[in-house]
Amino acid sequence: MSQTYKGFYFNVEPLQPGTEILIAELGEAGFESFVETESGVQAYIQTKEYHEEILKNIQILDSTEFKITYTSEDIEQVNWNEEWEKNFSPIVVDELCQVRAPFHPKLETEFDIVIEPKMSFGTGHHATTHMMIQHILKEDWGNLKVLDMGCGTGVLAILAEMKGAKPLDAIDIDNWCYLNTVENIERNNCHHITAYEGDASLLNNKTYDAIIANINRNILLNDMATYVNCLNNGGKLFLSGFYQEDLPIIKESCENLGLNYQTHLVRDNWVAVKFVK
Ligand SMILES: C[S@@+](CC[C@H](N)C(=O)[O-])C[C@H]1O[C@@H](n2cnc3c(N)ncnc32)[C@H](O)[C@@H]1O
Repeated sequence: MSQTYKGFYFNVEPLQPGTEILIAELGEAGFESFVETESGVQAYIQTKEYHEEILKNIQILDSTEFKITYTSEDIEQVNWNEEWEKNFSPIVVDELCQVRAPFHPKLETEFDIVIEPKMSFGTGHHATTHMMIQHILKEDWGNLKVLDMGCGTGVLAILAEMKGAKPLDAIDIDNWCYLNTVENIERNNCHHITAYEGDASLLNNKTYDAIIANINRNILLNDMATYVNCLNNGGKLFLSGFYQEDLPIIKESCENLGLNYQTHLVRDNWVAVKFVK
């Protein structure tokens, strides 16, 4: 990567949901890479995308609910691998599935997923990814046709394929995530996943036996009818990316579309829920 960047180092109090909101707003404004830290987040934007006004439109910076301070610097070249080596430790979910970077030694687990995350979401560290991995580990995936919507690094589709699902589509709206998923599919010797860059508008005429979508409350609510429309009768829908207080509205939306609630997991106030059509 040879572009020059501006790096912003934000301190956020209270850390959550402040950091979450800040990342969402910065992402909308054109910041493309984020590294969460103990005190907030480091956010990077290409110098050519940056202009003086950009932070004036970030509403959370003016909010009285949060105290956010920052410093910034120009960066000639960001070595993402070095950033990740500093910030990414391998994780093991339920002693069954490890998610690690290529530079981590392999541990003994049934499923071994190697992810070069670069700046895509999906290393297993986030509570939502962790819980979606837990759901996938518990299910039977033999020959199920699967959609991983908002695939990030592709980690969930990769695990579903390892558990026997095929064929699989992995879709992400973000170009970086799409490219990263393509790389990770190959890195994990997956042969049944096709990655696409895009959103729910790609789903016309598609059908699936299971859909996995770890995105966020608003996008899930907005695209729910499209997801449900693609789901075969008896099909499974796994959703995450929202907080416990949003579970009722997600449930209502799914039940109105004819789905039956099955079960949900909670971690750090995040939820991952399963429905069946
Ligand atoms: C919370 S991350 C989840 C990544 C990965 N599936 C995981 O579980 O770790 C959400 C992903 O959804 C993508 N996304 C956001 N809006 C989307 C949309 N409307 N359609 C498809 N993907 C979207 C983001 O780019 C991001 O990679």
